[in-house]
Amino acid sequence: MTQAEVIDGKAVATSVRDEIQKRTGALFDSTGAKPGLAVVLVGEDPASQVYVRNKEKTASECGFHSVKHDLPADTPEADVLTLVQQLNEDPAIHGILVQLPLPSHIDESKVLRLIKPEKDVDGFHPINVGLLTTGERDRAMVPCTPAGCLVLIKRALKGALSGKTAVVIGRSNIVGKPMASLLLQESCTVTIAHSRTRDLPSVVRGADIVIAAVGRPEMVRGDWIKPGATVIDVGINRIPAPERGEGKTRLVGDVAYEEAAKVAGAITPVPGGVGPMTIAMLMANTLTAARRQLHLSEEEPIF
Ligand SMILES: Nc1nc(=O)c2c([nH]1)NC[C@@H]1CN(c3ccc(C(=O)N[C@@H](CCC(=O)O)C(=O)O)cc3)C=[N+]21
Repeated sequence: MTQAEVIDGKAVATSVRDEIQKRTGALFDSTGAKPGLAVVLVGEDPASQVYVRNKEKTASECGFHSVKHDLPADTPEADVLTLVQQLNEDPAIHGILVQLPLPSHIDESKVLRLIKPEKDVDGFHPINVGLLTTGERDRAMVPCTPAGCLVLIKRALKGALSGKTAVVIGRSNIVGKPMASLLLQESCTVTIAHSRTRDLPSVVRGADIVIAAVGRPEMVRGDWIKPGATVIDVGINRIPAPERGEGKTRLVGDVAYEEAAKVAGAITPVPGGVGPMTIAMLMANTLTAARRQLHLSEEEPIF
């Protein structure tokens, strides 16, 4: 029985981070400027707090100026909008990330549309979505999770994406849709599948590249995978793990890993796959945003 190559997202993320740290040092030496990242968290969701802490930690490791705004869950929408306006006007801040999901009394799209597109390091502003879909990636901010997935796919396939069939499972604005745009740009033949897709297993069986981003634990089974396919698991699901003791949990992806690893050519683990790459790409976007706002030349893409 063959076993898939494990795509080590954590290791790739570390090398991306090292390169960003180097470039940030050079930027500071020549201009005295540091990329500035502001993260806004509304409410006390424990998972969000973990991610946000991780982003802050990585930002300081990269040598960035990093600020965090923790707001209570019942903060009025108007106050969040005012904070975003202030960050838009703050010359020390080059990237603004408003952690999603927001509490239900806040209109998410209203907040995201207020962020200046050049400071929108999440790539969620309609301007950036438009630039990505028209193929103007060099002027856009590309959403971090799909950008990180693309880096991992290119590594696994040694750049040979053109003409390959790709199935993206999930149609969110955060992952599914931008992932499909990026793969189309790389000349893949792209299918976007979702909860209404008929006979999903047979759709997935046709794919050279599978991106699972649905948020359903271990939904994609081993016998759905075409032998040798590249499997990218975006899901991060915390499920009960009674075998580890009462009340314990563990993280699983949207792919049944053990089964799929027996069939795939390459596969990302959870944790240690896409998650660390998301954070690394956020740092890359923040550095890019800072350079653009300082009217400096565009650097070579890191990967
Ligand atoms: N505006 C906004 N932008 C985001 O990019 C955004 C967001 N909101 N809301 C929540 C999701 C989720 N997300 C993750 C980032 C890193 C890991 C990560 O590093 N995960 C580790 C494990 C972490 C753990 O142990 O829980 C791993 O997969 O190895 C996970 C999830 C960013 N998100």
